Parts: sequence; C-alpha cells; structure tokens
Amino acid sequence: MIALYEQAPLCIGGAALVIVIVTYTWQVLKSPVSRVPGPWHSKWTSLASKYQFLVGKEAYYVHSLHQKYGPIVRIGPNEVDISDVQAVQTIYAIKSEYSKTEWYNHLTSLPVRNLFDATDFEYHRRHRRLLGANMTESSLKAFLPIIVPKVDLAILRMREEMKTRGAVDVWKWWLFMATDIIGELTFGESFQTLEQGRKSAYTEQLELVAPLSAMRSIFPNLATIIKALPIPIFRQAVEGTKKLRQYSMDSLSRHQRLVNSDPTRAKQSLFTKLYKAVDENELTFEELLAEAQGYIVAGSDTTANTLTYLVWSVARRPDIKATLLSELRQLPRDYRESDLRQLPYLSDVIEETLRMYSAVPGGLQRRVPVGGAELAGHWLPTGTTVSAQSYTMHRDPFVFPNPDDFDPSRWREPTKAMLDASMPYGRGSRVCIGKHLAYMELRLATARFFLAFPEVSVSAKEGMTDEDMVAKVFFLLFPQGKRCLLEF
Ligand code: HEM
Repeated sequence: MIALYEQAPLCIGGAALVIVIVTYTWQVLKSPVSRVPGPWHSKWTSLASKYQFLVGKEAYYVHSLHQKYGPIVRIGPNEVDISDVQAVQTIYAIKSEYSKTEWYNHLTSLPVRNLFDATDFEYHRRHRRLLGANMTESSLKAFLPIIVPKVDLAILRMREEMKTRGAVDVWKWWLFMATDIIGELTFGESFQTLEQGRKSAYTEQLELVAPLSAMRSIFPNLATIIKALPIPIFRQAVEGTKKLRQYSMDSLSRHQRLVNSDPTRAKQSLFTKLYKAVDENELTFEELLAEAQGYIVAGSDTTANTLTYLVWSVARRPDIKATLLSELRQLPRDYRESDLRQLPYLSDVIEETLRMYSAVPGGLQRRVPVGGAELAGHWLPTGTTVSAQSYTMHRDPFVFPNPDDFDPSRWREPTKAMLDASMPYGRGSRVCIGKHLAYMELRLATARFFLAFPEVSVSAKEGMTDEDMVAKVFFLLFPQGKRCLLEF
C-alpha cells in the first residue's frame, strides 16, 4: 500500500505523458495538413526543414520535395510549400488576407515593426503609403546623382584591384557599392566603403548579429535563453544590435537636424520627406529608425548578390557576353539611365539572373486566414503556414524549358505562364518596395561593367572554382565561397 502511494507521482506523470502523446497524435492525424503529400516525419515535426535552413540549404531541400511529391508538399505539421500559379496568385494577391507569419518578427530584433517584418495589415498599409512615394521609378530619378558616381567608383576600384591582384573580387565591390548607395539614400551620408576599400563598421556589426537572427527565426524561445548566456558569438550579436541601433539613431537625427535647419544644403535621402510625417505624428521616430535599419539590410546584399551572379554568368558565356556588348556599344557616349531602359537584351540578362539566382529564393511564409482555404487541391485550416519559393517556381520545366540553363533569350517574348510564375521580388501587397531602385542599380552597373571590361572572364586565381559560386540561402542567397574572382 505504502509502495503504491510512493509511486503515485510517477503514475500520474506517466498518465499525463500518455494523455499528451495521445492528444498530439490525434491532433496530427486528424489535421488536414497530415493528408498533404510529404515525408513521413514532417507530419510530426518540422526539424528537417529547420535543420536545412540552418545549413543554408532549405530552398534546395523544399525543391527536392516538390520534385518527389508534386506542387504541394508538407514541410512541418502545420506548414506547407506550394508551387502552383493559381495558389500563388491567391496567397500573394494585392488585397491578400494572408498575413506574414511571426517568423518575420523573429528574423529581426527591432523593438517596433518595419515594412518588411510587419504582420499587421493596417500597420503595413500605413508604412507602405508613407515610404512608397519615394520609391517609384520617377521619384528615384532624383537620386541618380548619388547612384551613378558610386557605380563609377566601384568600376574604378575594380580596375585598380585587377592591376595589383591580377583578379577582381566582384562580390566584394558590388557589396560595397550597394551598401554605400542604400546607406546614403537612407541616412543622407555614405558609409564610404568604396573609398576605404573595406567593410563599414555597420556592415561588420550586421554580420555579427546574423547568427542570433538565424537562431531566433528557427528557435525563438531558445534564442531568448541563449542571448543571456556568456557565449561570445551571441554576446557579440547582442552588443552588435545595440551598436546598429545607436549608429542608425545618430545618423538619422543628424540628417533630420540638417534637413530642418537648412533644407537646401542637406543631401536628399529617401527619408527626407518622412521627417515631416514624424513631426506630424504620422510616424514615430522609432518606426522611422526601424525602416532605416530594414532598408540597409534589404537593399544591400540583395542587389550585390544579383549583380555578382549576373556578371559571373555572362563572363563564362562568350556568346551571351558578345550579344550584350554589341547592344551596349550602340549606346551614345553620354548615355543616361533612361537609355538603358530601352535595351531589350540588357533587360533579358537581368530577368534571367533574377530567375536563376533570385536573391530571396526560399519560401515567403504566410498564414492561412480565418475560415481556412482550398489551395492546390487541399483544404488547409486557419493558421496553416503556407509559402511559395521562387527557387521552385522559376524552375518549372514546362514553363521554363531547360530551367538550369542561363538563357536570357527566353525573355525575348515571355509567355503568360513565365510572367505568372516569376516572383523574384515577391508579389502582391508585399512586393519589394526597392524593386525600381534595384533595377536602376542593376542596369547601370551591368552596362558600366561590361563596357569597361569587355574581355572579362572567370578567374582561376587563388583557387577560385565554380564551387565558390554554389549558393547558400539564409533567407538571402549568397555565394558560399564569399567571393567571385573575375579577370580581364
Ligand atoms: C535585386 C534586388 C532585390 C531583390 C531580388 C529583392 C527581393 C525582395 C523580395 C522577394 C521581397 C518580398 C519578401 C517577402 O514577401 O517576404 C522583398 C521585400 C522588400 N524589399 Fe526587396 N529586393 C531587392 C532589393 C531591395 C532594395 C534595393 C530595397 C531597398 C529599399 C529593398 C527593400 C525591401 C523592403 C522594405 C521589402 C518589404 C516590402 C513590404 O513588405 O512591403 N529591396 N524584396
């Protein structure tokens, strides 16, 4: 009797465990998501895809699932990825009711939300309206006097590096260029990485913060504990977060004071007009700060990596380079950015790069709205996480024949199916706000680069091989060798 009494806690614990397991099993098995095709383990856990995210391969993993299971695949008990045009049009519609998931909140450590990570529709709409006015094709023309000299300086620095090193790391210089451009357009002053030839302190801090962001996005609860532990890599990340915030606050305040005191002398930035919104209480300074920090991250690696893959892809294909050069050589000597918009092959090369090397190739997570939804032939309950990834959408062989070939000519007369499947900048109400700025930089840098270095080819110096260019994906894509050596 006494022995039984002593064992009671054990029995109660055991019974509770059995109840938990049975309830979980019951929930999993009755969930409509469990009927979506996918690997058996994804019914129970999303650990496999989380692991793939941490090693930079989730986009490839999900793509392989699509090749095996079809246009809709289960990647976790409550998570599916879809590669189906109709479903994509529903999920990422202009007036979509599919909100971004909390995953976006965990990706950044900002105390208030910004355009990129906002999950609330109204908050996002208000910010998009305020920020959008400066990001149209026509308003961005005013910033060409800031952008063009930075492109030219990047080309000059590449020429210098070629002389001293015998090869040029274009990845580094495009990153410096894109960072300096978005830095000056945001803060009204450049990071001057092109001038100094090395990463800015801001970029260095961003890199230190990255491991914690990755950890937080995958294991949000664990990250809170890890942050408090004396592990150097995470301590540095916490310190880095504070420094980034301080730098952004100082720069924005400095620029704001200049704009308010002498608007004619202050350099125009994408945020100049927004100080008025702050004064009129349409936007808080904290929100403005969060937007500025978001712009630096969203506007640097994306454009730099796209340019890197573009020049690398063209440099290794003499036929494509010759066609591009013959078009570029017809430009007047004093050509303007508007002339570049008229060049069809330049545009085809850019589109093909965006197809094959989308800077954000993985799934863009959204939440199924209240009431559930029928997508790609499956009923998904309220709250299911759904995503589509450009990596897979851009490799449908029925839409893009020989999808692994870099073939700009496929864009000469794009089919409706091609346009429907394309999503390098996302789609709908959350489509990239920096898309016109990115196109501007891509056009200018590509034209300037190939006209300056028509003999460019891929370098084998310093052990550079195609392996360096295999892309890793931590939400953003980058070459795993963290370099791209070319020579001319
Ligand atoms: C080739 C260059 C670029 C590519 C491929 C790209 C791609 C994307 C993609 C795929 C999204 C959607 C993300 C999602 O739905 O989760 C996005 C959103 C965004 N991008 Fe870009 N981007 C590029 C350049 C830029 C630049 C230069 C900026 C500078 C301001 C920028 C700022 C943003 C912002 C703020 C958002 C969030 C928009 C919103 O949710 O309303 N991007 N970008």
